[in-house]
Amino acid sequence: MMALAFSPAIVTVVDSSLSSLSAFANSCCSSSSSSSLKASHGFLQQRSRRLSGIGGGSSSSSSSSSRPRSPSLLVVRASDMLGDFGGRDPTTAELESNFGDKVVGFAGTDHNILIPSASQFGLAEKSCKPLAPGTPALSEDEAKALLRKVVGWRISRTDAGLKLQGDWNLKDFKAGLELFDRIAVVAEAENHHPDLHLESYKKGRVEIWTHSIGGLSENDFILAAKIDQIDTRDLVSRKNKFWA
Ligand SMILES: C[C@H](O)[C@H](O)[C@H]1CNC2=NC(N)=NC(=O)C2=N1
Repeated sequence: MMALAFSPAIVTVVDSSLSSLSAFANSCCSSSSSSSLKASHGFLQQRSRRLSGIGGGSSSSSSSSSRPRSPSLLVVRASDMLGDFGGRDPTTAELESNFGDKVVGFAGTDHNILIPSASQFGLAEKSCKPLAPGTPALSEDEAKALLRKVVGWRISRTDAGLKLQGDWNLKDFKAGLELFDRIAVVAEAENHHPDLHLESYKKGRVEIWTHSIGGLSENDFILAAKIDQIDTRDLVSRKNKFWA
């Protein structure tokens, strides 16, 4: 059986918390709170008693503490302790609050594990909005935060400011034109337009930024999220949009 020895310091701390708790309860609290503190004290006493009742192994107690040790507060060495190591039971007040009914994991909690889709992230559901003149472009940190909500795009730093960039390896030249046609539908609907590049007859690159502010805005990420929702499986040689 794995022996688990608590250091004397832990024993002392636990012991002092018991005695100081009851002292605190008796000295300065109103009757109701002192009763709950006493209840907690009793709870701790009962808990420490339960601990001292656990499994075999020799008991040890702190040699450094000068205070008389309450008989129930014995440190036991047993692997059973691992389940309790670092945890704590709820206090009386917590139990009375039925906190268990409200936290995840309660037997009656209905868990629906949803597979996040692009719309789950929210951007694809939004619409691009005209920006007031002088609207500041997103900072790199702000852009990186939004980057997590789109798939397969990267931020490129250019002299003209930050841009979003997405690459496609296309089946052939016509597939590239078809990709652009599909993107055009979304761009026109949003009145927000990307730069489209088709090089080496089948390398597609889409760059998005907000020309009116010379950098990135949420509109660019909304457009990117909507482009992510276009089904391009019939156009790409293999779906390896730029991931880094
Ligand atoms: C008048 C019209 O709304 C603007 O010119 C729109 C059109 N599409 C646009 N697209 C992009 N990417 N940036 C813009 O600033 C922009 N402005």
